Amino acid sequence: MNPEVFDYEDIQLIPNKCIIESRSEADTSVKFGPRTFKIPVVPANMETVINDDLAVWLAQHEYFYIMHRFQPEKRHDFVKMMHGKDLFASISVGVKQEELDFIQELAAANDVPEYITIDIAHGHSNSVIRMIQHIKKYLPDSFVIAGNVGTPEAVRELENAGADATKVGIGPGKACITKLKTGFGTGGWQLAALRLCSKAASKPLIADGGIRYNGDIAKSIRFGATMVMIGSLLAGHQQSPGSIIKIDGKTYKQYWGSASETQKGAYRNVEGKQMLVPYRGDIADTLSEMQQDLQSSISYAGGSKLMDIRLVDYVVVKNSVLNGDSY
Ligand SMILES: NC(=O)C1=CN([C@@H]2O[C@H](COP(=O)(O)OP(=O)(O)OC[C@H]3O[C@@H](n4cnc5c(N)ncnc54)[C@H](OP(=O)(O)O)[C@@H]3O)[C@@H](O)[C@H]2O)C=CC1
Ligand SMILES: Nc1nc2c(ncn2[C@@H]2O[C@H](COP(=O)(O)O)[C@@H](O)[C@H]2O)c(=O)[nH]1
Repeated sequence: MNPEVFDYEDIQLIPNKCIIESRSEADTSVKFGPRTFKIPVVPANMETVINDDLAVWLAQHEYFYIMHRFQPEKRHDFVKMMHGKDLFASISVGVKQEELDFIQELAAANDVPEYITIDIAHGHSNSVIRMIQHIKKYLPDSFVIAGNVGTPEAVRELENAGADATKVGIGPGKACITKLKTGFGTGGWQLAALRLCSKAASKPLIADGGIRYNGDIAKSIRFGATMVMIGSLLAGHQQSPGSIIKIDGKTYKQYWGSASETQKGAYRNVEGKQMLVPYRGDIADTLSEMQQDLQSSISYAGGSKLMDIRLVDYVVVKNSVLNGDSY
């Protein structure tokens, strides 16, 4: 295997001597844009992962969130609703003319979201650069996340256009079929792509897609992410918007790609699929477990805070997780 090309399951981080007395001393918090959050995890901005109620709960409990863009007519009221509850507003936009108009509408009403994510499949494009510049002109106080990208050149270009953070991941997602349909992407080498992008980045990166175990969050931080976006692992909760489905006594929730036929309502430029994910109960428990596991990661790193994970060494062990461990 080319040592420069690897994915989450191929990497193990190497422990350093522990300097804390208890994992509870390890600080998992992360500053991202104008705010600090409990853990470097954000549920994916997908219709089966996030909705208004969950966004409110996450913001109230110091977790980052990004509302999806698939009910465009509700977004302005969403911003007002969050601000009315004294919570931060974090929304997604596309790049078409009506989205440019929407930014001007928010600016005219002085409803300024704290975070705006430009969310399209191929983010290394003039349409995204135009949108970044448009947001910076009309809503200069919003923190702009642009994506998705998969190359250092793209990170550099979007940062130069004014993006405050970029989102890395073309096709590593669980509901994704981009690699199969187009032959392109970072599917199968997402972690290595993140590493390459981080060498070019001068602003924060979000690692997006391909997280299958909690340990993958620490690996993302090691290879340059400041925040980690997670879809399928966070789609199976009581609070998740997808419907509950029972098959042979087992409980699942629906999860579909944002470029799936289900989402689009038509079979055109489809690059995603619909699937079921196991039901996992209360999202609060899953997020707490992620925090505890990250605290352990920090202790194995020989540190006391999240970014100490950046300093550890690693080995490439092909198929180590798949060969040995499952739970
Ligand atoms: N992270 C990932 O790997 C992927 C994520 N997605 C998700 O699916 C959702 C829909 O994405 P998307 O289809 O981009 O959104 P849209 O359908 O809103 O497309 C955004 C704009 O970009 C254009 N566009 C889209 N893809 C390309 C391309 N490959 N080349 C040139 N122009 C393009 C579209 O025009 P037109 O439709 O006419 O081409 C449209 O004007 C988003 O939430 C996105 O994040 C989708 C695929 C991959
Ligand atoms: N290629 C596609 N990617 C998609 C689609 N819908 C969402 N996504 C991406 O997946 C991640 C979540 O990945 P997961 O491994 O945690 O499940 C999400 O944030 C998007 O970037 C799609 O239809 N096609």
